[in-house]
Amino acid sequence: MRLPYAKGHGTGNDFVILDADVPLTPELVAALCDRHFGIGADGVLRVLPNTSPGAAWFMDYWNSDGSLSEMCGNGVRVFARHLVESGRVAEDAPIPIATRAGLRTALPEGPGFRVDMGAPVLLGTSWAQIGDAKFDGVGVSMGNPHLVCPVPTVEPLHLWESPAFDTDFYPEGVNVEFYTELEPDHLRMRVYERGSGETLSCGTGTCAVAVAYLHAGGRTTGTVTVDVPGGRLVVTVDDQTCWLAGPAVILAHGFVDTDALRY
Ligand SMILES: N[C@H](CCC[C@H](N)C(=O)O)C(=O)O
Repeated sequence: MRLPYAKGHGTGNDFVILDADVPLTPELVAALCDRHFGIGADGVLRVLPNTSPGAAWFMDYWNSDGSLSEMCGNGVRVFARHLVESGRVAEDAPIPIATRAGLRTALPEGPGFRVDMGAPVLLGTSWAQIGDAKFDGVGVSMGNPHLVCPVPTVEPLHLWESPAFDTDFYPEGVNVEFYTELEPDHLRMRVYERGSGETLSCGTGTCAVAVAYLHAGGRTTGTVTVDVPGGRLVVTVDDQTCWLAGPAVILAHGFVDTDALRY
């Protein structure tokens, strides 16, 4: 099948964007995301008409291993950019987007968007382990699960495989973030994403890190700049919700022959 697609990213977290209501399977998604035998991406964003009130479009997000997730913070900005560039929505108005985690709204801001990511939920304390090193962390839900671990420095962490974690605490798996404070309200973060492995950026993860960082300092609101390997995101937590601001780029458009993929 000859399938039109677009390719985009938000701070290096990259996505294949599918317009057609093509029947997706975990195997097809993984083949599309394969960086050698496919197009290559951290995930797939499929544009679907939304059937419930509040938004015209639904963001059908898949991780690169073919698993589904409730939400994708970098993906929702790229999705909004694609809706604008494909003429589906106006470019200077708020863009409501339906997701598995509920409605999200993207506001155009500079070269990207500022997204209302919904209210974070603190889940309590848990742990992650890499080799012999065990890390205490704070659980945060952004609609998807996160474990946020403060560390003295993020550089030496070996993130080529999933950190071990408490599967009773996270029965659906977890995105594990490690962060260090560079200066007050300015952090550096790396992430091992559920379903995608280490990525250059994780939007929901930066929100979770900002919430956990503020909480560790006895604060429930604030603005935190988070440097990720793929760029910079800014998270603002207020009394009602969490805002994520960052870039969104559509790099290319093309066609993929799904019969030529390996799956
Ligand atoms: N891997 C995540 C979904 C993508 C999150 C990330 N790419 C973002 O920008 O929020 C999960 O399984 O919950």
